[in-house]
Amino acid sequence: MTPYAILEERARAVLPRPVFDYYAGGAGDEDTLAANARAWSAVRLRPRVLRDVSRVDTSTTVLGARIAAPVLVAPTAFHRLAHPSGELATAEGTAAAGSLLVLSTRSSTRIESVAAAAGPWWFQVYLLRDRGLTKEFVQRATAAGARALVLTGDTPYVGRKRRDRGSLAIPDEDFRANLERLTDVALAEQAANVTFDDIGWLHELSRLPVLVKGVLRGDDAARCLEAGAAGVVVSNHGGRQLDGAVATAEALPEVVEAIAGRGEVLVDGGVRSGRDVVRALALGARAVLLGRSVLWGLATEGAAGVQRVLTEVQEDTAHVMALAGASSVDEVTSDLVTLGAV
Ligand SMILES: Cc1cc2nc3c(=O)[nH]c(=O)nc-3n(C[C@H](O)[C@H](O)[C@H](O)COP(=O)(O)O)c2cc1C
Ligand SMILES: CC(C)CC(=O)C(=O)O
Repeated sequence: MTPYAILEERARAVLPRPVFDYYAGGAGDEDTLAANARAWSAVRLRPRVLRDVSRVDTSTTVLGARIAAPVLVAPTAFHRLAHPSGELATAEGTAAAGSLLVLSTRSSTRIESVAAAAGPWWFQVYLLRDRGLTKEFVQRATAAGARALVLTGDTPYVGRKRRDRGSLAIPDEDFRANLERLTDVALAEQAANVTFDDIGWLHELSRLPVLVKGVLRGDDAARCLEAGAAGVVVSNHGGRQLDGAVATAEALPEVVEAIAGRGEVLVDGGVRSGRDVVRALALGARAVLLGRSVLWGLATEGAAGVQRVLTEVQEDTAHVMALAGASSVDEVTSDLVTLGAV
C-alpha cells in the first residue's frame, strides 16, 4: 500500500461512514477523481546524475509568502466533521509545518479564530447568492489577515456525488459558524452568475491579490490575468465537480504556457507524494495544494496529523529532488520530466 492509501485507511477507520464518503468521493462515475492520480504517475522523471545534492532546499515563496516547501493546504469544507478542533487544528498543524492554509468559505470555525491560530493564510471565496454576505466574508477575512483571496470558479452548482447519497447532515452550528445572523440559508449558497468581472470586484474590495481556482484551460487562464488575477490554481476540485473533466497534470502545461510567467500557477488534484510535487513543479507549477491528504491527517491525529502529513510530503519532496539531481526548487525545471507510457 502507498503511504497515501495507508493514511486513507486510517481515516476510514475513525470517521463516520457518511463523512468519509463525503470527503473521499468524487462526482459522477469518479472518472476524473481516478484520472488525477493516474495522470501524475504517467509523468516520468528524467533524473540528472553527478550533481551535488548533499544539501537540498525545498523552500520557496507563493505570492511573496515564504513556505518550507511548495506544498499548501487546499481549501476544504467543514473540518469539524473530521475533528472537534476543526480548522483550528488544521491551522496549527499547517503553521507548525511551515506551510500555508487556504481557508474555505465553508469553514466550520469562525474566520477570526482560525486566523489567530494560523501562520500565513489565504481565504477561498465562494461568491454567494447574497453579494452583501460575500462582501462581509471578504472584509472579515481581509481584516483578520488573509494575504490573498482564492476565487473558486468551478462551482456554480455543487457537483453530484453518488457515494454521498444525502446521508450526511452538516450540523447547523458547523454550517453557521460564520453565518450566525443569516435567516435564509439559500442566500448562502454558491452563486451561479459569477464571471471574470468578479475578479476585479474582489480585488477592489480587499486590495489583496486574487487567484482563480478551478482553471483547466489556457484561454481561461489568460482571461483571468486580463481581469486582474495574480494567477490561477489548476484544479478540477479533486474530481468533485464536472466528472470527465481533464486531469490536472494534463491541463497544467497548457495553462503554464498561457500564463507565460505573468502570474503564479498552482495545481491540485491527486497529488499524493514528493514525486508528484516534483512532477508538478517540472511542468511549471509554483506549488501544489493537498486536499484529502490533509483531511485524513486531521481526522486521525488532529493538528499533529496535519503537521505529519505535510512534513512527510515535504521530506519526500526533498528526497525525490535529491535523487533527481535538483538541490533547490529553481533546479526543478521542465527537462526533469517526460510524458512516459501510461
Ligand atoms: C471534502 C472536500 C471539501 C472541499 N471543499 C472545498 C471548498 O470548500 N472550496 C474549494 O474551493 N474547494 C474545495 N475542495 C476542493 C479542494 O480544494 C481541492 O481542489 C481538492 O481536494 C484537491 O484534490 P485532492 O483531494 O486529490 O488533493 C474540497 C475537496 C474535498 C475533498
Ligand atoms: C460546501 C461544498 C460546496 C464544499 C465543496 O466544495 C466540496 O464539498 O467539494
